[in-house]
Amino acid sequence: MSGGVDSAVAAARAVAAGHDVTGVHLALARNPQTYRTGARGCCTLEDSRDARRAADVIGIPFYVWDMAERFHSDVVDDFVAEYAAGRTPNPCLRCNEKIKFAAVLDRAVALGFDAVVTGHHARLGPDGLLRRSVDHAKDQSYVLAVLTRAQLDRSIFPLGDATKAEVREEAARRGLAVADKPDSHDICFIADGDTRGFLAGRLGEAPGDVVDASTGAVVGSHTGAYQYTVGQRRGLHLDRPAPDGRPRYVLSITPRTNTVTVGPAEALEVSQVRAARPVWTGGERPTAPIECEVQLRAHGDVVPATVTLDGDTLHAELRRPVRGVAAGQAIVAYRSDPAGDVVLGSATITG
Ligand SMILES: Nc1ncnc2c1ncn2[C@@H]1O[C@H](COP(=O)(O)OP(=O)(O)OP(=O)(O)O)[C@@H](O)[C@H]1O
Repeated sequence: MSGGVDSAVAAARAVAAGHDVTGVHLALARNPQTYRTGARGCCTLEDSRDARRAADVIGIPFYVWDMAERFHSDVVDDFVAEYAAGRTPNPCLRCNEKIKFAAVLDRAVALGFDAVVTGHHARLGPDGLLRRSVDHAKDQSYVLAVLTRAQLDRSIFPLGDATKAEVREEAARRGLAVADKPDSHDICFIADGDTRGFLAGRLGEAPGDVVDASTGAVVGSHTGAYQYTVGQRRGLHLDRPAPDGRPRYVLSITPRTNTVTVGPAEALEVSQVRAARPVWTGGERPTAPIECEVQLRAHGDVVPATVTLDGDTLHAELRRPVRGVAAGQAIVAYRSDPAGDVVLGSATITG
């Protein structure tokens, strides 16, 4: 229970479904006082208090589990290291993989519980397959697609058939004070959404060149290549306009030379994606190429593709080019039936 409305209603629904439920709030901040207040995150003392109040209203026991050290080593340090390596990680995905459905689930099972219930917007059918939420705008199947079958078998997502508006109405009906609490948007461990400032604090200044791919010329400077993401247009502060006068985008980040390479929009187009460490939950792991749909970042467009699994590598041949595919993000494959909502598997984009 994060202290937000989704997990409060998820807990209430799990009780209503007949489960024996215990509320757990994860203390993820090393020092919660330094996390922002304002009821948007998941880790302030205020959030912990909101979660406890919701558990009281629902009438379930409630505990706070301190997972701050695990969270920092597995999620926050990994986030920083990924940026330092020129990639763009998704920390929510990492948290699901390493904390919520790993460290938390392990501890829960050791204590005699059968499953972890969360307020994620996704569905798990009786067939054990992960599906998008009916509320596509709130769907979180992308950040859950890293979970293995064993993890999913011990997961319950009671909110997958509800829209966010319905969740809020239900919370109000159940007398939960968090009914109107604003959604969390940004990365929970970064105050005010200032990712650049956070990374600069962790990685320090590392000045280097910005190079134009079309001419090879140095067109600007940066104070840390980690402050850029493939596809980024804003904040490039180039010293001179491009020779063709057209806008420039970040094409690649090369930590070895500490260089950020920029170029025109069409140079961002990618038709082939390679990814590592595939996790396949949507049935048998395919031995031949399959036709499916892929999503290449959270809330990104869905593109038809041919996906091939080759040992520890996934190859995707996209039916139409996509711009701004960043290494470190997940490629998530969905079944290409009319609903297109069954997750087949995922892997981490390497190039
Ligand atoms: N600090 C936490 N302690 C316990 N569970 C958490 C915590 N943070 C997140 N979760 C669980 O993970 C789910 C998804 O987290 P996310 O940060 O996406 O929150 P959300 O969709 O805004 O949900 P909520 O409204 O419950 O905060 C939550 O619904 C909750 O079950």
